[in-house]
Amino acid sequence: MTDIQTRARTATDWIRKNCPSIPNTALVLGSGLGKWIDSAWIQKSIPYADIPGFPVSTVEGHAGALLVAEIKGTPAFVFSGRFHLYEGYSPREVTLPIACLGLLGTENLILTNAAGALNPLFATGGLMLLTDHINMTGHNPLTGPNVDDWGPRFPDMSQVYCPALREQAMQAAMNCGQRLEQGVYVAVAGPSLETPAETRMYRIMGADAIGMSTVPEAITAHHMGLKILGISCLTNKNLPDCMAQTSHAEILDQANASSDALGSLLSALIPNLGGRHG
Ligand SMILES: O=P(O)(O)O[C@H]1O[C@H](CO)[C@@H](O)[C@H]1O
Ligand SMILES: Nc1nc2[nH]cnc2c(=O)[nH]1
Repeated sequence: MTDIQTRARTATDWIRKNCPSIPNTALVLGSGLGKWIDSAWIQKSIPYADIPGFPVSTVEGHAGALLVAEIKGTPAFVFSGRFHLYEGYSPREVTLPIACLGLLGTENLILTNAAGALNPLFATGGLMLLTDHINMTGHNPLTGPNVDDWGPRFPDMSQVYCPALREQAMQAAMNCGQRLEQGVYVAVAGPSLETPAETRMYRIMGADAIGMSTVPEAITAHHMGLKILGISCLTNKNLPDCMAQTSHAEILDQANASSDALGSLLSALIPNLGGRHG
């Protein structure tokens, strides 16, 4: 067994023992995107530090706790805080919580993030459904010996973001009267933000939004057969010819301001995804 397999198994066994049930749906909250979660929905909040084998969150806006919650009556794991490559974690460590979900048998995974808008038609504060991604992190969480029990050596990537879930998300947005853009997310390693020349390049490559997360998680989840939905909250415009300065504080402020819109969408969507797993 590889070290990461051992850590994932230890964490998974601990979660099984310490959670009342294993929900069918899990949600990863991006930077500053947790405000909409009603505290009355939270049955249990488990600091990552309590879960053996788990890394700890080091970025502001990522609380670092696993919430066992019921969102409008539907059980869900909520990862309030994620891990990023720029924190110094290995690609496997960054995606360790996702590997745990695969081992637990959770079926649906919703990945959210704060991202810069590369598409000039997309407004700051808007939400974008991921149709696809470009991995520019220079890393892949599947590097190293393949864990055959988790998935194939060469996973197909022709359809990472589940069309049926995307359809349900578009329907939920329509029901809420919300605009939901659709586009390609490019992941970079960070932590420095982009120069105008880099931004121009990523746009020419076909990306609509840019951030420093989500893609390693999506690769690990897809490898293990989870159904994935990705949603970006567009916190800033990242346009080469009129690039404004931005900071993590501004990104967090905008994510906070858009959190209610994300919450309305997810509260409408999650109850339609199915209930308890076991
Ligand atoms: O992708 P999430 O975790 O939402 O965070 C985004 O916000 C941070 C930059 O402010 C980066 O980590 C970027 O990826
Ligand atoms: N790389 C990157 N990450 C972000 N996260 C939120 N906005 C941005 C951005 O403009 N660039």
